[in-house]
Amino acid sequence: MSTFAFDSPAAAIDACRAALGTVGTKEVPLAEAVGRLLALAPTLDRDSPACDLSAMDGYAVGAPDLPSGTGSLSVLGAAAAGSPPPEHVAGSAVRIFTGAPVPAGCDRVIRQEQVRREGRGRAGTERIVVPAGLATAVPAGANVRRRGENGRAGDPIAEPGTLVNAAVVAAAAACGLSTLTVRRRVRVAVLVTGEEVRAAPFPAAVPLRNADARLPVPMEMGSRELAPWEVRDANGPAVAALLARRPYLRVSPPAYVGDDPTLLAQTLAVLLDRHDAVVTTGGVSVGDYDLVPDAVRAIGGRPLFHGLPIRPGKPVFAAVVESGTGAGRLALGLPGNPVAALCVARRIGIELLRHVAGFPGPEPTALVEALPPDDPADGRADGPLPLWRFRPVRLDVRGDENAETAGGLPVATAVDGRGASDTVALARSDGFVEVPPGAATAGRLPYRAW
Ligand SMILES: Nc1nc2c(c(=O)[nH]1)N[C@H]1C(S)=C(S)[C@@H](COP(=O)(O)OP(=O)(O)OC[C@H]3O[C@@H](n4cnc5c(N)ncnc54)[C@H](O)[C@@H]3O)O[C@H]1N2
Ligand code: MOO
Repeated sequence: MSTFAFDSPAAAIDACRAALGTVGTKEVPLAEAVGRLLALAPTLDRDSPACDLSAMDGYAVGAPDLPSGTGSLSVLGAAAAGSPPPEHVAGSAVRIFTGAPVPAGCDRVIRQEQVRREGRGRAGTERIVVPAGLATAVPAGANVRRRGENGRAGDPIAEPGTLVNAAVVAAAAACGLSTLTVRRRVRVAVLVTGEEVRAAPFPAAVPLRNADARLPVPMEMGSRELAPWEVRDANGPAVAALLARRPYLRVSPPAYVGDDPTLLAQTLAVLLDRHDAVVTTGGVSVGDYDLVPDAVRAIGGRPLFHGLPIRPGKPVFAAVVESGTGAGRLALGLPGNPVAALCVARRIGIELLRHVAGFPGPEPTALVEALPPDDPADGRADGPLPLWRFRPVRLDVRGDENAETAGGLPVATAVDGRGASDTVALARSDGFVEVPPGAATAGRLPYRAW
């Protein structure tokens, strides 16, 4: 792995996009559509608003009702939100409230603060005194939400490809829609490899193992005492947690397999049969038990890359496995070291799965001002490298005055740790910055949260 198929994570991601399929569409309830991509444009079922409505509490009048100088008007009738408009008597004003329909013959609403009110509460005797110049101050259309001013019946409220958020839900609900047609979620399996890895108590993992008789029973799980040379699974829960934050992914509970090549290939085949992507952890380096790339090849996978100039995560492996429908499914092999697994899942896994979900581009990143560690235990780790480096950082968003630099960027302080297997240091980080080859690990850098 001294030479790499791609010279940056971004180039590798771009090349993989072309090889991978994207998911189809599904009609789902509004709440389930949030965070996913709209596939069909929802349209207005009627004009918005559906009739002229008052935007203020006050008095509805027509131009001929207004006196030319100071004068008074009797108030006859009231328009309330949710009721049909009352009749307007020429030469008078109609009491009106925000959201109420504007009566025929009225074309503007005087805010109640603009007039003096007399005889309130005595039916038929209420009057308003209007100051001179009010006709100019309250022109035709003032404080009226015109029928159809937001859009006409049949107009789209959002284009296909829009990310559904609370704002789109507001518009859809206002159109009487209880469902939206969105891209269906990408089904992702997480497969943890390694004979030494024991599943931490993760109750959801057990039903998966039992649910499908075709899945080999890979290894003992449970909470028996660990031998010192055994490790608890950090990667399965961590990768699942990272992916599960994306509403466009449906992540199955982690599955487990040891270091048997046949069992590994069988498990991969079963998982890829039922998922759009499988993300494995461990077994991608050059050791005798690093079996993932060969197992993926054995089930017909076509490698996209094996190894990238990144640290941590250099041994990462990606392949496309053609499905019966011709859509290329993703097999992404994350390295076993937990910091590497999480960094690569975040930097490369999310982007590839986003593509499969139908997103046209990468997840937006924020720039931060990165600082060296507060108390570097191992300064050597931070010298320039001929690789892209993912440097875990703690983000200073805790509200103290120094949290922003003169440049206005949030400050991120590098977390010192012992490298790719140090989950203790990892727990002190909020995300990582991406440092280009040869660059210093401090300064203005793109940041990605876990
Ligand atoms: N001769 C070479 N050796 C290694 C190289 C190399 O280029 N040449 N690369 C190193 C790098 S960088 C990494 S990263 C690791 C990745 O190797 P694998 O993906 O094959 O991972 P494993 O060997 O299976 O495990 C590595 C390490 O991580 C622990 N591990 C594995 N899975 C888990 C888990 N689910 N939870 C917690 N910890 C886990 C495992 O016990 C090992 O200690 O390879 C280097 N070697
Ligand atoms: O990618 Mo490895 O995690 O650099 O040790």
